[in-house]
Amino acid sequence: TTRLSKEKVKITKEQQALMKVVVEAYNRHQIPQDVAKKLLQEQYSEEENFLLLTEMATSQVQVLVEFTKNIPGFLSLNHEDQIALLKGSAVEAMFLRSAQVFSRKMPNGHTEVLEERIRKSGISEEFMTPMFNFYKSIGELHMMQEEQALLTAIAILTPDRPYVKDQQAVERLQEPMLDVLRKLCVLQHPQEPQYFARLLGRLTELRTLNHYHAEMLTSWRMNDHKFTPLLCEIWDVE
Ligand SMILES: C[C@]12CC[C@H]3[C@@H](CC=C4C=C(C(=O)O)CC[C@@]43C)[C@@H]1CC[C@@H]2C(=O)c1ccc(O)cc1
Repeated sequence: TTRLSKEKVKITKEQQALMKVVVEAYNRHQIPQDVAKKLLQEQYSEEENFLLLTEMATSQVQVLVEFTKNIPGFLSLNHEDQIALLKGSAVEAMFLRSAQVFSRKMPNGHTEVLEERIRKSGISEEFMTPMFNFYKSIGELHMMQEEQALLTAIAILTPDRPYVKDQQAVERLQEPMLDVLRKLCVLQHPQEPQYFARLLGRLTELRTLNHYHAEMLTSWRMNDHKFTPLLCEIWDVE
């Protein structure tokens, strides 16, 4: 018989407070409704789809910056390191976000329209498959919003991003997030002791998407697609 680990797991007061700040920040920053509404209105050319996704990506980067500024301790990091963390995690945060959007059935069929537009926006098949596989693997976890918010903060606070100077300082911020996420998983999924490990496994899968994403940007550029200044800055294109 499997012995259920009756490990006494308790989330402390300060861990509750940390989680509250991160979850509120995560929920507060959403892309503006008018952008989401365009998804349903604009016509379906490849060009139009790319422009819509570019607008959504640009808006999502702004949302990401606001969310990150609310992560306790982030603003006290070395400024260059703050930029290095944002640039290093932008793609992952976006794919986590879009995975959550796809796994939560969005109101009035946005999800289908969004998927349709992504599939017809000039992204090559070889990237489409891993992207939608990732969406499926996140969807199967049925993550709670607390887990989504913490996992996004943990991805942003990855110490070994390129050009991060003070990795220890980033580790000191990431560890408490990992601790509270681990406890949350034990408390919310007592029947699934491996749930926390599965969540972290998604972060590893996310990293592989970084590589595909760079290819995606290159192929768009080859077909003379234009990005916004903010996207050029965060992804060092053009
Ligand atoms: C990541 C992405 C841009 C951002 C989109 C995501 C699909 C769904 C989303 C849902 C959002 C919400 O409902 O809050 C916010 C925007 C995001 C997260 C797109 C899939 C591919 C695209 C992309 O990589 C891309 C990159 C550069 C571009 O110029 C255009 C697209």
